[in-house]
Amino acid sequence: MANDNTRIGFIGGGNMASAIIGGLIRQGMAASNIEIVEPYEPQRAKLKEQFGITAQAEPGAALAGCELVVWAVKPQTFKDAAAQAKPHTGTALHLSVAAGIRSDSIARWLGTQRIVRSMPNTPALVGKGMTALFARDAVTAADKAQVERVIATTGEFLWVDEEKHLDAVTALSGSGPAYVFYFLEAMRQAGKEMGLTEQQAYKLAVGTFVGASALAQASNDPPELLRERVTSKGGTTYAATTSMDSDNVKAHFIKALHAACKRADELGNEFGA
Ligand SMILES: NC(=O)c1ccc[n+]([C@@H]2O[C@H](COP(=O)([O-])OP(=O)(O)OC[C@H]3O[C@@H](n4cnc5c(N)ncnc54)[C@H](O)[C@@H]3O)[C@@H](O)[C@H]2O)c1
Ligand code: PRO
Repeated sequence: MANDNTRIGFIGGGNMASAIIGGLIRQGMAASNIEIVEPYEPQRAKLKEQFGITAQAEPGAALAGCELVVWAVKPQTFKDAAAQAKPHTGTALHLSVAAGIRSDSIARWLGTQRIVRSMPNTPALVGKGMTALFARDAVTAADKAQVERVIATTGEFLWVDEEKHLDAVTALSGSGPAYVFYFLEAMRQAGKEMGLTEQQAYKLAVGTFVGASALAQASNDPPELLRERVTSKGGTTYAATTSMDSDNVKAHFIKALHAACKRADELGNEFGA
């Protein structure tokens, strides 16, 4: 983005907006090309401290100069935020990161078809995000390229052809970091119960996720085979995975992801009207 003079507006300056703004600034985008609308004063102070950007409490003329507007508000507040900002967004291309809220709703609220929906995740904060993108028909190849330049500053991305697949993405990689943290909590607790210090257990657990993920990413082998290579006949891994299988852990985990996917659909129904 270093030589790109695109002006980007953010509606909502919380966690997800900060992750994307951090990526843009790391890649050399001038903070002066970023406009943020953030009604919560302590959050505006944080944005000032973190990025040197003075966010606006409400949408105004500054937004009108933004070619791209990123919607980073909660699904519950999107409709109200859209009503406030619409008079100021001109002919911008719109990029939403909100869970569940369908592009039909956004198009109706903003009176434009130039909408890309996305589902990022919080590792975007450290440039290791995984984002899925969906574009409405009116979005051009140049629009898509512009969105890609922004999202690429936060990590990897892929496009999905059907908007409903974003609900599955939300369940898988959008919420996914929380599942990893959940397993980290469990591994830390187990380590402590077995006599390690909390620090030792946590370091071992995090390092194991980092290493196993890197191995999976570098390998062409499926996870079943990678797991088999860890599992000695009659050994410790076998004892652990047999215990998990007898408790149906995998089935319960898969059920949890279906619950998340269903909730994404419900959010679209509840807050997209
Ligand atoms: N946090 C995640 O892991 C994650 C991952 C993917 C997508 N998302 C999506 O990103 C969106 C934002 O989530 P977040 O975690 O950054 O939430 P957040 O609460 O950190 O940020 C939302 C911000 O919007 C501000 N806001 C409220 N009303 C507003 C208005 N009318 N105009 C402008 N700003 C307003 C809030 O003050 C808040 O700072 C959500 O829709 C969520 O579904 C979040
Ligand atoms: N955080 C949002 C939620 O929990 C969306 C994906 C991750 O709803």
